[in-house]
Amino acid sequence: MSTRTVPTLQELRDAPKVLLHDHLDGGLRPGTVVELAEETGYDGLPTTDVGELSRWFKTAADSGSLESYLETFAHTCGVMQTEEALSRVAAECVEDLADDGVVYAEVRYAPELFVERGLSLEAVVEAVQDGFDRGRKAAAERGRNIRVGQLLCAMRQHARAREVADLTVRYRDRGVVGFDIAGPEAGYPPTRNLDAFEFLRENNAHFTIHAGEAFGLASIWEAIQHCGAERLGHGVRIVDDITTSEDGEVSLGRLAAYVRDRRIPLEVCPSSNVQTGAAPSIAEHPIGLLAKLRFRVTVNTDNRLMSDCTVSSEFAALVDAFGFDWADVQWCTINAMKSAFISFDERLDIINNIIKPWYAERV
Ligand SMILES: O=c1[nH]cnc2c1ncn2[C@H]1C[C@H](O)[C@@H](CO)O1
Ligand SMILES: [Zn+2]
Repeated sequence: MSTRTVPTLQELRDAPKVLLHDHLDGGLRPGTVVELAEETGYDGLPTTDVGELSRWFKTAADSGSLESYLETFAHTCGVMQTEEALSRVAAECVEDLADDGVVYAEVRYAPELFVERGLSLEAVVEAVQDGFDRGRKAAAERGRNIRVGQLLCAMRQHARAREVADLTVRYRDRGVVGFDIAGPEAGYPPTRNLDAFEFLRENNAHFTIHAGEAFGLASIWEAIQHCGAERLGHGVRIVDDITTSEDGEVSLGRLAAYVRDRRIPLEVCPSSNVQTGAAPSIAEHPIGLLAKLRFRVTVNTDNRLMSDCTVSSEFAALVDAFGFDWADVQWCTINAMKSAFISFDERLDIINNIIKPWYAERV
C-alpha cells in the first residue's frame, strides 16, 4: 500500500494510537451520566434522556469560550462523587479507549473536584486506579491491550496545586505518571502555581501545562520558561509567533523557534479548540501549519463527551481537512509515544513492537 492511501475512519480505529490529553470527567458515556445521577442522587442534570443529554453536552460545549465550555463539567463532576462512580467511569474510559485502538493513554482529572461528599484526595486517586486496572483487564480479555497512566490536574482558579503536586509524587509508583494545571486560562497565569512546579522539579516528576488555548504567547512562555513545562496542553496559540509573508515564506519568532527546536510536544485537540473558539474551524486549525513545520504535534481528544469524538475521529477530521495520510498518522503517534511520561524503555518498547510494525504495512 502507498502512503497516499486515504485512511478511513474504520482503518483509523484499527491503527494503534497514543493519547496524551484526555479528561476523565470529559469522557463519560452519556448513559453512565444518567445512571450515576440516579444512583448517587444528583438532581442537577438538564435532562435524563440519554440521547438528549448527549446532544446537550455537545451544544452547551459549542460555546465559543473556554469559560462557558467548562460549565458543562459541573454535571459530570456532580455524578462522580463516590468511589464506585469514579471507578466505573475510569473502567469505562479505558475500555472505550482500547476499543478505539488506543494502546497507550494518559488520562487526566482534578482530584480536588471529587471531594464534595467527603472523599479524601488519596481515596479519589485509588478509586480511579482501581477502575483503570479493571478496564485494562476487561479490554485485554477481548484482545485489546492498552496501558494507561493518570495525570493529576490542579485547577488554576483554586489554590491546591502544591497539595496535588505532593499527591502526584506520592502516587507515582502507583499509577500516576504526571501533573497538569487546567481550568480557565485568562487571568490565571501558570506562575500562580510556581511552588508546585518547583516541588515537582525537585522531585524529578513530570508535568504538562494547559497553555496557549484561551490565552496567547505570554501563557506559553511562562509555562515553559518560568514553570518548566515538558509539554504544552494545546499550545496552538504558538502560531501567533509565526508569520507567513505574501510570497509564502514562513518565519518563526524566538518563542516558536524555541518550542520547535527543543521538540516541546504540543497536545493538540482540534475539535475542542473549535468549540472553545481557539480555532475558527478544523480546516483553519493551526495544526495544519504546525505539522507542516514539523513541530512535535500530537493529536488528542480533550473531552470525548463534550466533543462527541474519539482519537480516530479526530484523525479522520485531519485526513479530510489537511489530507493527512498514514505517514502523518504514524508520525503523530510516534511523536506522542516519545513524549509520554513513562520510562524511555517502555516508550521504545511500544514504538518498536506495536506502533512501527503496524504502520510498516501502510507507509
Ligand atoms: O481544554 C481545557 N482547558 C482547560 N481546562 C479544561 C479543558 N478541558 C477540561 N478542562 C478542565 C475541566 C475539568 O473539570 C478539569 C479536570 O479534568 O479540566
Ligand atoms: Zn484539556
